[in-house]
Amino acid sequence: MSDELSPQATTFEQGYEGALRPATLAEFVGQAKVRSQLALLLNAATMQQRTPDHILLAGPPGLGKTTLSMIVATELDKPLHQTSGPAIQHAGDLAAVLSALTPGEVLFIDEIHRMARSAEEMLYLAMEDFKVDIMVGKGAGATSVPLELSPFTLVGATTRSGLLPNPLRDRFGFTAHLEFYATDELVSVVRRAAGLLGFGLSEQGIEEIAGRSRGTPRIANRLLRRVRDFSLVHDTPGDTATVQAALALYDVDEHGLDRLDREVLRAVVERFGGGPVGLSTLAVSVGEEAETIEAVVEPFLVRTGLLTRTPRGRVATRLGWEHIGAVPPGAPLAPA
Ligand SMILES: Nc1ncnc2c1ncn2[C@@H]1O[C@H](COP(=O)(O)OP(=O)(O)OP(=O)(O)O)[C@@H](O)[C@H]1O
Repeated sequence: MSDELSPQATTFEQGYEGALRPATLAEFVGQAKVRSQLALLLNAATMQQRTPDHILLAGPPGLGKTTLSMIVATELDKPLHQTSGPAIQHAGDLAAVLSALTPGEVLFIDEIHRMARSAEEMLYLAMEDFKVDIMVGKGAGATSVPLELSPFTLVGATTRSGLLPNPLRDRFGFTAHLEFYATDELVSVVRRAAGLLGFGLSEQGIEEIAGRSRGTPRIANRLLRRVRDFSLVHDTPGDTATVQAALALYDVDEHGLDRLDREVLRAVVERFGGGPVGLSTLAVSVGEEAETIEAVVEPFLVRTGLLTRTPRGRVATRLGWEHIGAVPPGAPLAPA
């Protein structure tokens, strides 16, 4: 998968993504249902002067989970403490974070499904009763000392909600499932970001980027920056021609497919007669890890209707054949 189209943030991006993040629910584009549900939850809590229910944000990377956690803190006018599942390897790591929270603080745990089991159990009690039991001493003399915590709101984010144990999932009062964005929503994301970057981009140029962003704001913002750089270096206007030239340079086609996506589709059509073909055979034929194909390439090809998964293997759809310029079986031949 090319870096341009990966939904994960690069280390560089983690540092500066903040500049393009919407700060309030009103500025947050798309996810209309989640926005209204969250607004209701936060307003009700504010009116009753209590902390809102704990919030679980589930969905693929790059759709705005971190952004929403920041918005929750802003809307509640409370500080935000950010950490992540992999950073909590022992119950003690979590106890240190929880005991330092101030009243009403929002605690964001990204990739919450990757937290240590021992910490998970501590979190159950903390979420329910704002208490933890700290173990003091070792061996036969060890005793547990209860510690009262300030009331807080946990915002957990996960790309794999199926991996969360039920007792943890049940302790979130509200779960939001973030969906991939429609192209018109991404148009608003790109328009807003271009404005913030001070880059004059035509409406068609904006639509062209949105259509190639795989339903993901992080990818939309990244492609926008590539186009902005191209326009700057080549001194070209922010129009469709510049978008097309810039994204051709990065092998991103008009549907947001990159070189590997197209290679996979081409292999199914040209080497396996359109399928069905098994995952491992397909992986060997394009020289890529089966996991990468399954986790990154395939979901997008299936979502865009270019490929289907059947019990006997992967099959290219009619659209898939046409996308790489091949004639699907049974299609009338073009007149000579
Ligand atoms: N609804 C939105 N409107 C405008 N920009 C958005 C929106 N959602 C996300 N973004 C932008 O996309 C980028 C990625 O968002 P964010 O970091 O919140 O994603 P994430 O779901 O937390 O990803 P990950 O799971 O990888 O941490 C940010 O730069 C953010 O500004």
